[in-house]
Amino acid sequence: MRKEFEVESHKLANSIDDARKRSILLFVSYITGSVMLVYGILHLFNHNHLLLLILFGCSAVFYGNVLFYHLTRRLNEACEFESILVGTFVLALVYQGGHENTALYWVFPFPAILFGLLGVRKALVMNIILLILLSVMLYVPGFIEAQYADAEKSRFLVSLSLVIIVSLINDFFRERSHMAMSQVQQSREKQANTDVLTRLVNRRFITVSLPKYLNQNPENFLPLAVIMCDLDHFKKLNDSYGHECGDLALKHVAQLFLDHLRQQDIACRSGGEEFLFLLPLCGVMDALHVAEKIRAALVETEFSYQGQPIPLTASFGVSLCKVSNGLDEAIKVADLKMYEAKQAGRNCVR
Ligand SMILES: Nc1nc2c(ncn2[C@@H]2O[C@H](COP(=O)(O)OP(=O)(O)OP(=O)(O)O)[C@@H](O)[C@H]2O)c(=O)[nH]1
Repeated sequence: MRKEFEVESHKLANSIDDARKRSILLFVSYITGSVMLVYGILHLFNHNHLLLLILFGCSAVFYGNVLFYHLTRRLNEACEFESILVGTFVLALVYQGGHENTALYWVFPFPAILFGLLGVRKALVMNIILLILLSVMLYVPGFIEAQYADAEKSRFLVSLSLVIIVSLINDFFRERSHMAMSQVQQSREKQANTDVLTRLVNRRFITVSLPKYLNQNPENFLPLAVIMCDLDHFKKLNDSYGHECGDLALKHVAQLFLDHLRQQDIACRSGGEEFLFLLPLCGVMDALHVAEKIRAALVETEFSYQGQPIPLTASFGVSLCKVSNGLDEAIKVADLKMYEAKQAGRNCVR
């Protein structure tokens, strides 16, 4: 379960990157789509049917891609398609020469757009492919319609290579610093939610982080079984064998709890010798069974300190959280049941 939460926090960090991709996708699509549309309208009456087809077709494809994104929310696919569209557009422009042979100028924003849409690795590959294609187009005689001067061609390719290298350095370090920040954030979040002694999650996780996940995806949790567990006569153990022995006992039981819970269950050290288990998608009967299994395992598994076996038992209270805002109440009920178990003589489940 904790792994899932880490993935969740990683996803959160990536959402900033997605927002950047989305902005570039929308900007490039709407600008290019609109420019093509306006050019198409301006050329509507000059009877060049092929030009009209290209202009309106281009506009429709750019708008179509952004529509695809709005309908499906598949950002990566839309960005990949967008980069192929823009690449084809740029190559076609260089082939034809553009207005007054100015096509080469329009290639310069392309590397930055690619890095924005695709991320470092894919964008680098695409940029290299573009550079090779442009070199072939410009230097193989008769390959393209437009004519460019030799000095113009070489200066263009050198400047474009520089733009690609600078964009690469810029994006590589931006991506690295973003990753480092997200790792720091993740590890801070993890530390704040972890009990230092047992390495189980702490009360903060239950009160601050879990309700967020519970509200976002109740179907992944509810019904959520709650088991409150309190070690019996722990003060006596501390008094008889010392605090260090008490700490080792807490670590021992924490491991035992993890061994007896499912991967998706949450084991929390909610206080000194008090633990809370949260079992997603689990009914009361199953939770009673799990609590009983852990109680028995605690009795059967030997804990020893300095070669001396020390018996450990615990009392358990079980309740069920059925609605996403019902966790506090369910914890209170489990606590009351656990006190009932204490009253009933300890080492039992209620
Ligand atoms: N070693 C150690 N002891 C702790 C820690 N946290 C709390 N305790 C001790 O746990 C004991 C809890 O005592 P009580 O609340 O009286 O409960 P109990 O002795 O277990 O009695 P019942 O719960 O009624 O069975 C106290 O002596 C605390 O000092 C810890 O991190 N390490």
